[in-house]
Order: sequence, then structure tokens, then C-alpha cells
Amino acid sequence: MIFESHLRHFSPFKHIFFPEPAETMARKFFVGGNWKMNGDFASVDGIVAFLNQSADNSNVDVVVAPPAPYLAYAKANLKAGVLVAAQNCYKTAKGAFTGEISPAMIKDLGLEWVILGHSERRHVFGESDALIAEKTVHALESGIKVIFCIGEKLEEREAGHTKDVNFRQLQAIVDKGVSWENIVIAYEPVWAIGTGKTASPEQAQEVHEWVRAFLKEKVSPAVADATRIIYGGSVTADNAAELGKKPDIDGFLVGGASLKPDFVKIINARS
Ligand SMILES: O=C[C@H](O)COP(=O)(O)O
Repeated sequence: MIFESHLRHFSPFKHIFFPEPAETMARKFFVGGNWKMNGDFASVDGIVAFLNQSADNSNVDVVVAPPAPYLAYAKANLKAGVLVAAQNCYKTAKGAFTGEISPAMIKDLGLEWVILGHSERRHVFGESDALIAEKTVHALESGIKVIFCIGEKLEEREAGHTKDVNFRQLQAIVDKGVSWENIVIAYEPVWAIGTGKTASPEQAQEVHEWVRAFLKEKVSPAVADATRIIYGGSVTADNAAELGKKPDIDGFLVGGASLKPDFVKIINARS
């Protein structure tokens, strides 16, 4: 996959062999639920019950991310339309890395997705852009799709660095020549996560538009057009519909509200 990406960008014949699609592609809405380090068997049963009882919605990709000990249990009990993601993984398949899980293990559980670069991994556990990029490359090469999180801290926004920070975080994987068809970008301003301070639809749309323009310039117009950019940060059933009306917001990554039955309203926010 890296080979094709390089050919597309570096071949002098790229427009002959890899023409860019002329038409704009419709992006399927994507709603992720990140349970973070919350839950036990009883609460997982409760979440599974409201998800399984929800009406099927073929217009939305729904992916929930339980803590690692509950991945297999959630997968075994959720209906087919709700996929399961791991919240993190390491950059190699196996080895002496106490406490880590690998994409190979995620795949072995029959799962397809992992969240990487979440702000809590970046800022609580000190993961660097470089490490997150290595993890992303390894996950993709292992056949696992990636919800790749980016986002600025409050002080970075107030200092006028929002664009620089988000572009720097993205550049780390652009530099690796990743193939973008199995990546969803989650823009999650750190100041909005778990704070109840949602970015306004206009604030979120502004950054999503920047991110799409960045992809157009640094990768290709086709990738910019096709890649889903979802928003995370205090999304609730009350604010999801307005956020979801913005043209560059292709879904949500939901934390706290994904633990409650109203998560189903967020899944259906654009229906
Ligand atoms: O991954 C999800 C985000 O960190 C958002 O969390 P939140 O909805 O609790 O603010």
C-alpha cells in the first residue's frame, strides 16, 4: 500500500497511471464510541443492550471501543452492525512489551479498528507524533483500520497555533506515505474533551476544512475528498445534529455520551 502511494506522488506518469477521480465522493457518516477506561461486565451488558435494540442504520458506520479486557466480550455480544475497536495498540506484532497489545492480537479477536493518537495517549502517556506514526503504519500494514486522532490544547488555540498543531500531527503520518483508505481522522480539540465545552459547529467546521485542504495539498484531491474527518469533544444528543450539518464533519468520536442510551440519538444525528 505504501508502494502505490509513493508511485502516485513521485512518478512522472502519475496522471496516466493513477488518474484522480473527477467526481466528489459521498462520505459515509461514522460514529465512534470511546468508552475509555470505564465499565465492567454489567455496564457492558447495558451498553450492548441499547445498541442491539437500536434500529439498524445502513447510512452510518458505528464502531465502539471498549477497554481491552472487554473487547472479545463486546464483539461476541454486539449485533453485526456495530463494530468493535481497540483503544490503542503498539507498533510491533509481539515481544517483550509489558502491558501492550498488538494489531495482530486485535485482528485475532476478529476486530477491524483501533484508535491511535488520542489526546489522552499523547498528553497523559506522553506519546510522540513519531511513535503514533509508527503505530499507525504498523496497524495499517497488519490489516487494522485506524481512527487517527489529532487536536490542539487550549493554550495552543489561544496562542493561534491550532492549524500548526493539527497539521504537525497529520504530517507525521503523511511523511510515512500511508495509504489513506483505512484511516478516519478524528479532530478532537483537547479543551473540549470531557469538559462539556463543545467546539461550536463553526469552530469545528473551520478546522475540518483546514484538514481537508491539508490532505488535498499534501496527499491528493482524491484522498481529501474521500477521507472521513469526524469531530470529538463533548458531543451529546443535544449538539450532534447541528455539528453534523456542517459539510466537512463526517461523524463523531464520542466519549462520555457513548456510555448512555442517548448515544443512539448521536448515531442517528444525520438520518
Ligand atoms: O474519544 C473521545 C473524546 O475524547 C471525547 O470525549 P467526550 O465526548 O467525553 O468529551
